[in-house]
Amino acid sequence: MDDPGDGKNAVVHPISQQCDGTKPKMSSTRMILLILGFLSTLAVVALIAVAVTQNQPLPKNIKFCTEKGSDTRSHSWQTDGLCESGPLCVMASTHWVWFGASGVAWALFCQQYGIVLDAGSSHTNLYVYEWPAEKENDTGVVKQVEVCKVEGPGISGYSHATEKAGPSLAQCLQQAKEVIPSAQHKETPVYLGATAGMRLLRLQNESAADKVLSSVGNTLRSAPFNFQGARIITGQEEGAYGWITINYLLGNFKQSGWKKLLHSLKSLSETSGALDLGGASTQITFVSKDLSSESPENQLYFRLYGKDYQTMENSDLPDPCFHKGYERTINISDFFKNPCTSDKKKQLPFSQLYIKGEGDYQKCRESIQKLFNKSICPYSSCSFNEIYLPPLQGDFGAFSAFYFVMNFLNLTSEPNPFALNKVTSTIESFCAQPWQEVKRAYHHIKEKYLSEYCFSGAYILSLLENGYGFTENNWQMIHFLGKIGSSDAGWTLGYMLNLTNMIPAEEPAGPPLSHGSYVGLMVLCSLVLVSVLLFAWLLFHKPKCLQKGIV
Ligand SMILES: O=P(O)(O)OP(=O)(O)OP(=O)(O)OC[C@H]1O[C@@H](n2cnc3c(O)ncnc32)[C@H](O)[C@@H]1O
Ligand SMILES: [Ca+2]
Repeated sequence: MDDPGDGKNAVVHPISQQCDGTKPKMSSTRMILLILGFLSTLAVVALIAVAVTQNQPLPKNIKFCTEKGSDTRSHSWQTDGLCESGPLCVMASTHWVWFGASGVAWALFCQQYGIVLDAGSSHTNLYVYEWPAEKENDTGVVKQVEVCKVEGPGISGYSHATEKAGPSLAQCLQQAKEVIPSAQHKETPVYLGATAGMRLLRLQNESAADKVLSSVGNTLRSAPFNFQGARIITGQEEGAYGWITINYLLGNFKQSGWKKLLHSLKSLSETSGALDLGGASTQITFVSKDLSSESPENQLYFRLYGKDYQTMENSDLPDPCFHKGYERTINISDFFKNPCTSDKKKQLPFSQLYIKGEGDYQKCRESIQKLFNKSICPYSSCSFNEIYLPPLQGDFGAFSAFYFVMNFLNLTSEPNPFALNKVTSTIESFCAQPWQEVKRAYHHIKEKYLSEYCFSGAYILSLLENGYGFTENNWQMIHFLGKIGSSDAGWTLGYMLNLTNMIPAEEPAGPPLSHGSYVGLMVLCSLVLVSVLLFAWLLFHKPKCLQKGIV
C-alpha cells in the first residue's frame, strides 16, 4: 500500500486521496477491506438466494409426453426426461437458471384436449378445447379449437324416439376424432351437459328423459374418448359456469391469479357479470355488493316459455311481435304440450291457431311485459316472478341469443356500446318493416330466425329493462359477445375447467418475482459485485495513472 507519488498534482476525490503520497492509516484500510468483503458477500448471497428461489424445482404434476399417449397424468416430471420424440412433443425449450448452478432443465410441451357437448333445448353443440399440458393450472391457456353443430333438434326433441338421440351425435364425434391426435383420444375427457329442454322433458316425462340420457351416454361411451358422464345441469350451474367462462376468457382471473376467483365476492368490480339467453331459459350471474344472500342459491334462474293467449275468441291470432304480412300456423296440441303452458290448457273449439303479424313494437313490448310479474317480491328486491335480484353491479357479457339478435340488428358496437334509445329505435323500425321487405333484404337468413328477430329484440329489451332493471345509465355496461378470442362465450368451458380441476383450490406456486424484476435484480447484484471487485483491485493494485495524478 506504499505510495511513492509526490502528491503535487493530486486529484481530490476518494480514490485520488490515496494517490497524494500520504500513507493511508492501517485502521481505515482495514475498515475499507471489511466493507468490501461485506458487500461482496452480500452480493454473492443475494445472487444465489434470488436464483434459487426464482428457479425452484418445477412442479411435480408437469406432464411428460409419451408417444403412445398413455395416461400422461400419472407421469411425473423428470428433469432429464427427454421427450420420446413422439408426435405429441411439439417443442422442447431450455430453461436456464440465471447465475445459478442448477444447470439446464428440459420442459416438455404437449397438448391436452377436452370435449364438452352442450345439449341445449334448440340444438346440441360439441366443443373441443385444447391446452398445453404443462400449463394446465395457468389462466387463459385453454382454447376452443373446434365447434360442431349437431344436425337436427336438441336431444329433448327425441322424446318419441329416444334411441335416436345418441346416434344423432355421431357425426360431430367423428369430427372430434379427426381434430384430436389419435394418441390422445383415450385420455381426452368428454362431458355432456343438458339444459332447459331436458329439464322440461324431465318434468313432463321423466322416463323419456332418462332414456334420452342413456342413449347419448351409450354413444359417448362407445367413442374412443374418456367418457365422464351425461347429465342434466341446473340453471344455477349454467349461470355459474357461463360466468366462469367469460371471466376466464377475458383474463379477469389473471392479475392476481386464481385467488381472484376464490375471493371474487370481495373483488367486486374485477369480474364481469354473465347474461345468457337460450331457447328455453335465461340466466343472469354477477358478483353482488350485497354479500348476504336472501335467496339460498344467491343466483337467478327461471324459465320462460310461451305466451298467454287466454283472451282469444277465434283461431285467428293477431300478433304484434311478427312483421305485417307474416303468417304462421300452430297446432293447439303442440302449444299446450310443454309444462310451462300445460296448466293453462283450455278446451278450444279449433285445433290450429293462425298467427297474423301486426309489426307493432309498442304493443309487442306491452304484451311481453305482462310476462314479468313484479307485483310480489318476498325479498328486498326482485327481478320478477318472485326471484331475488340484488342491485346490478359492474359490466356484463351477454351471449347466446342476446348476441345472435343484437348482432343481426347491428347493435353490437364494441368498445363503445350503443345507447339504449338507439337500440330501442332500431328494433322499433325493424319491427315496422313489412315481412315481404324483410324477406327480400335478408333472403340468406333462415326464415325461422328472421321472422323472430322482432319478437326477440322486444323480448330482450323487456327482460333487460323491465326484468333486470337496466336503464339508460347502465345499459352500456352490457357487452354483447359471441366469442372471446377463438372461444365461444357459454357455460361449456367453465364446466370443463371445473370438472377437470383446472381451477386449483390454491393459487399455483409461481416464481416470486416477475421476469423483468428478476433480471433487473440480477443485473443490479452483478453490478454491485463487479464494482466492489473493481474497487478492491484499484485499492490493492494502484495503477500508474493514480499513482501520479494526471489531471
Ligand atoms: O340454453 P337453452 O335454453 O337450453 O337453449 P339453447 O342452448 O339450445 O339455445 P341457444 O343459445 O343455442 O339459442 C338460443 C336461441 O337462439 C336461436 N338461435 C340460434 N342461432 C341463432 C342465430 O344465428 N340467429 C338467431 N337465432 C338463433 C335458437 O333457435 C334459440 O331459440
Ligand atoms: Ca344454452
